[in-house]
Amino acid sequence: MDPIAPSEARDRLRIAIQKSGRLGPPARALLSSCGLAWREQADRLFCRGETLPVDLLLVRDDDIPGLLDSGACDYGVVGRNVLLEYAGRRPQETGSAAAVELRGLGFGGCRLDIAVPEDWDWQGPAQLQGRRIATTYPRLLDRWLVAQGVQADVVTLSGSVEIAPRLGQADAVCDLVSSGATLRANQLRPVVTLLQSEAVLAGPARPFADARGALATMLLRRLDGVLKLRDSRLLLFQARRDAVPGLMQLLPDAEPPTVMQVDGGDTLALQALCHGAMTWQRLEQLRSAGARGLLVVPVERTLA
Ligand SMILES: Nc1ncnc2c1ncn2[C@@H]1O[C@H](COP(=O)(O)OP(=O)(O)OP(=O)(O)O)[C@@H](O)[C@H]1O
Ligand SMILES: O=P(O)(O)OC[C@H]1O[C@H](OP(=O)(O)OP(=O)(O)O)[C@H](O)[C@@H]1O
Ligand SMILES: [Mg+2]
Repeated sequence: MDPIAPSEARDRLRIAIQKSGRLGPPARALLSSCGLAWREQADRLFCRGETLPVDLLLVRDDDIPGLLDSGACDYGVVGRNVLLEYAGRRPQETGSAAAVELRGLGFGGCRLDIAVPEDWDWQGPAQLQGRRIATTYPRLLDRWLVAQGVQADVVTLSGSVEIAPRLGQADAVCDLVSSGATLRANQLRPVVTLLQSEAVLAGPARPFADARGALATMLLRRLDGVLKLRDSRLLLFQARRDAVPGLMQLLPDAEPPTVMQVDGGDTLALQALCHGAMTWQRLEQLRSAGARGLLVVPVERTLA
């Protein structure tokens, strides 16, 4: 069996992702698109990297910051909400290598909101003075209450927070919101956003001193390439020379284009890598401004 206990110097990287739940599948897909693959072992919580010495640890998301802190893993994919809640621990509770957010990953988007019963006439944070607020994020809530100068009772629950007011356990809640459906189903209304969250890559602020250093640099470079290209498309079109400045104004998210002359005449062929979504509406605008033969081509990989 592979040893998975942390050791001093290591030549393999270890990345923790959520075993199941929302963030597990997209985290795995993202890492796969960086060229990582693992030996799959049903029901095992440790997958050994096959293409590169980068292993996966499959865990509960709440455990990821602690695993990073203790050095049991090197990187983790976790919600910003979970990472910051952990970071709010008292200094003496944390280890020496507290992880920081290295990259926002663009999935798992949600907000941490205060929500109050729909029939409250919300006047502002002072209304929470002396009230009970149920949450899974007591440290983030505490920090916000202190900043607002409001004293309230924080009731910590590990889940199903939205039901607390109906059960008489709390007056308001502080919980994650995405579509808002759970709040509505419990006759609650969001009134303040404490945090905009998404899945992040968390890891050490300082580079690794051992063989993991080069590996980590390569992994981050690949990840940046994948993240940069996520919404990117190569746009090909032709246009008359005098229309090109106007067309480029419609493409503020484009890299400087490659421009070729067609048949030695006044028509140019352009290709530009665009980083924003290339919607039908944008294509219609470009056409109206003189672009012809518009072609949107997916791009797979880039390396800085
Ligand atoms: N409704 C939502 N929409 C989008 N993202 C969400 C939503 N709820 C939570 N998230 C994000 O996904 C993360 C994981 O949520 P999930 O519900 O899978 O966690 P969990 O139930 O705590 O799982 P685990 O079993 O690993 O402890 C959250 O910490 C948050 O960052
Ligand atoms: O705004 P919405 O789209 O309704 O999403 C918000 C809900 O999603 C999450 O719960 P989840 O469904 O993961 O249940 P859990 O907290 O029991 O894991 C979160 O804790 C909220 O309850
Ligand atoms: Mg969890």
